Amino acid sequence: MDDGVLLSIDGAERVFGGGRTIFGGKKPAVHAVQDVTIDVRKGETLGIVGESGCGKSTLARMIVGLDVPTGGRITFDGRDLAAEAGKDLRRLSRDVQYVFQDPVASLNPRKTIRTILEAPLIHLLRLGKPEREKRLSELMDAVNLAPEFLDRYPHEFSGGQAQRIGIARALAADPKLIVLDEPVSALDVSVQAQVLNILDGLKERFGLTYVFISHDLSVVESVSDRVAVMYFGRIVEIGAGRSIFRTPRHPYTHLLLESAPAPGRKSLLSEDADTELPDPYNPPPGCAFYARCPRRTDICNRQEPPLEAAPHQEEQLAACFNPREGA
Ligand SMILES: Nc1ncnc2c1ncn2[C@@H]1O[C@H](COP(=O)(O)OP(=O)(O)OP(=O)(O)O)[C@@H](O)[C@H]1O
Repeated sequence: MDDGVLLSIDGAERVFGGGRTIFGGKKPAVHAVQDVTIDVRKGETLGIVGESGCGKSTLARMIVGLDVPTGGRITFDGRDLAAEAGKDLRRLSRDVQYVFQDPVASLNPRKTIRTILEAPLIHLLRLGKPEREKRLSELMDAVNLAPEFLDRYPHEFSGGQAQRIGIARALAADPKLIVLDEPVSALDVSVQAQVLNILDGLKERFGLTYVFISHDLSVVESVSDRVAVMYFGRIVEIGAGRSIFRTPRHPYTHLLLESAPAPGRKSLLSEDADTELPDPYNPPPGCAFYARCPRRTDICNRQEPPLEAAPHQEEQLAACFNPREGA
């Protein structure tokens, strides 16, 4: 596209449940994703952070077409994903791929790596045998695995190797965008850097665009050009990674950075953290962060704060009536 935008998320919403019971009562509804608007430019890495339950995976699933928004629109390269999901799934699956958090569980244990990697080459790219062989060795080379591994089964690999296979499978379809949902969270710290390095090299080599979801702020900081912070289904802050990490405007972003893990201290974002998110079936009025916010004022529990830039900070938007400015 001319404006360089590859993925455009425009007011996306996903409500689970709702509607009426057979007796006419209201079914409970959860707004997993609310009014999310983000443009992802070709070649950039957009990091998405937030606590467990904030809607990251739901948003990721909608971007790859595994789920459909109940409101708003998601367009990829100018094509509406909800419309594509119904008709041209093959094209969409080629262009947008997903890498899962649990590398071993995401690979079919009964299939060899060759069969796993060949599936997209056959079904999405429709390659003949000689071209497939060539592409298989390219893929193994791209993720730094020896070609002998092609005839092994997923359980024979370490977590880091399995994730490299997961990445090779995503790459096999020759995608433009890869959504990485906690791609290194299940790996030892020493292996994380290896996988992140490979991802970085692949992005350059294949001209990829990434949406990188993680609860690990240091990982997000190291890989992202821009970062979106989610809270309770909404984007509360979005901007260049360096601004978000150095001068967070939203009190929630600030809290996340302050609570980054240190010896003996658990991050708010760690998977087993005691989160204090509001009840999703009974959302509070106004700002969802109100109860935890050190900067709250009267307006905050009456009105939903809009996502806005400060003067001279056009690229860094925060949804807060009392943002930290020049912090
Ligand atoms: N299929 C579903 N039916 C009902 N509620 C759902 C469904 N999927 C997600 N939710 C709810 O939507 C909200 C967002 O969930 P989501 O899994 O997207 O969050 P997340 O940030 O990815 O969390 P995690 O990191 O734990 O996966 C949560 O309140 C969750 O309980």
